[in-house]
Amino acid sequence: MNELTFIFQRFNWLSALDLFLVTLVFFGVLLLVRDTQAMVLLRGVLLLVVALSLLTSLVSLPAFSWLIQTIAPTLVLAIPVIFAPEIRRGLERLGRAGSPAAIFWQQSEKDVSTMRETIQAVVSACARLSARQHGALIILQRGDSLQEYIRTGVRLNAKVTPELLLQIFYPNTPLHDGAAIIVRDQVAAAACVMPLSASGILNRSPERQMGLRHRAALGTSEATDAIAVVVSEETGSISIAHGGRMIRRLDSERLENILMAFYQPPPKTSSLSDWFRRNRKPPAFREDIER
Ligand SMILES: Nc1ncnc2c1ncn2[C@@H]1O[C@H](COP(=O)(O)OP(=O)(O)OP(=O)(O)O)[C@@H](O)[C@H]1O
Repeated sequence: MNELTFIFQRFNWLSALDLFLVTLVFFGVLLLVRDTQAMVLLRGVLLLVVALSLLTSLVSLPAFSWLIQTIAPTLVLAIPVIFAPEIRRGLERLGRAGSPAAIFWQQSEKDVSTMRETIQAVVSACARLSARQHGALIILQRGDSLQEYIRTGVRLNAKVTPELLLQIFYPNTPLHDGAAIIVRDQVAAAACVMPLSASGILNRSPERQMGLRHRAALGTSEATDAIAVVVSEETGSISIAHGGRMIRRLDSERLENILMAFYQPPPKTSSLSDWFRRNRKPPAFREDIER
């Protein structure tokens, strides 16, 4: 009790700032690893640390305590190595967050109606690609700039139409391999190489039939805030990936509903709670996610 009173007596605005910064760091780390495999690892590490601390403080085990104290600094060094992919992705996202595309993204009603037209073209193309069993990977840029991936493909800068997408993904044509990247109402580039997912989600899928196209869709959704739409060449089924999650076997109506949900007009006010609401997955996305 005395210690508590002592602490509160010394508490000033600098202590509050100190606590706020520490909380901010923890909040940032948790936000980065949220919904990733690192979260499971982090939970395991925390459990281990708590168990070991209890064991060494409750029971007198000098040799074991010495061993833990010697190993602990090494473990701290191991963290950046273990979490390297998450840290890299987090820093990439942080870097992209400052880009003009992220700041001015989908600000007006006009943009929303442009996106609606684009979405209808994508949905119509996917329905036809699916019926023909032509494989396709379509990436829709949102806030994060996809320039680094656009550079890996063939520049098109052509208005999105179902016919153009059907032509791009026509088998054995020069542009069919890789992804088509859509920026607003334009196909910015085709035959783009996207990042592959490193997570084990696809290996754990019931069919285990998904290969590189789906892995690239998931990888893109992990590394950026873009939406990836995949049409399977083998089955013709349509899937969508966002935020490291994938929903599969979509029909045209559901695909359109989900895509539209991502392009609702932004709220007029901008508070912290609005930010959380905007970054939450839309309801349709929560029901049948593959994890
Ligand atoms: N890194 C990548 N970025 C973009 N597209 C890629 C990438 N890697 C592979 N692809 C595309 O995926 C195709 C191979 O797909 P694969 O058959 O391995 O995937 P899949 O997920 O099983 O899809 P499908 O069900 O259509 O067969 C390649 O021909 C290429 O077009």
